[in-house]
Amino acid sequence: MSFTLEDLEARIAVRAAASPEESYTAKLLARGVAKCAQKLGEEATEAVIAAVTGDKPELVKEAADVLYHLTVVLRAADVPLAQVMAELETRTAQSGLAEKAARKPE
Ligand SMILES: N=c1c2ncn([C@@H]3O[C@H](COP(=O)(O)OP(=O)(O)OP(=O)(O)O)[C@@H](O)[C@H]3O)c2ncn1[C@@H]1O[C@H](COP(=O)(O)O)[C@@H](O)[C@H]1O
Repeated sequence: MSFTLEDLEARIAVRAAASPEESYTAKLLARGVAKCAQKLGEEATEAVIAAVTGDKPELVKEAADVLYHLTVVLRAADVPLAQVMAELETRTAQSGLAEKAARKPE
């Protein structure tokens, strides 16, 4: 399996140009960033429930929904996925605990 988040971003960009009658992505984007964000929140909650209940097959599906809807939100907000990946890359220089301490000094 070689499908990547970059592939998903590219597919969403293509489908964004389709008509809302034939594309769920285009229909969602036409409703604006707030609606896209609401859907992301719903799918995130469903992923949390699947994780907490230990339902692995359901978690796989809900995690896919989360990644899809997050990528749609990034497009609606005009934030390239590359910026998110670059932010993650900067964090590889230190541990998460060190990053948290630097962000929230107590
Ligand atoms: N990965 C996904 C994907 N994951 C989830 N979904 C859709 O997300 C929707 C969530 O359904 P809900 O009932 O929760 O939401 P809703 O119909 O918006 O209802 P409301 O909450 O708005 O009332 C479903 O209709 C799913 O089909 C997705 N739709 C599209 N993709 C990808 O996007 C590509 C392009 O899709 P189209 O834009 O439809 O061509 C597809 O080939 C996929 O690769």
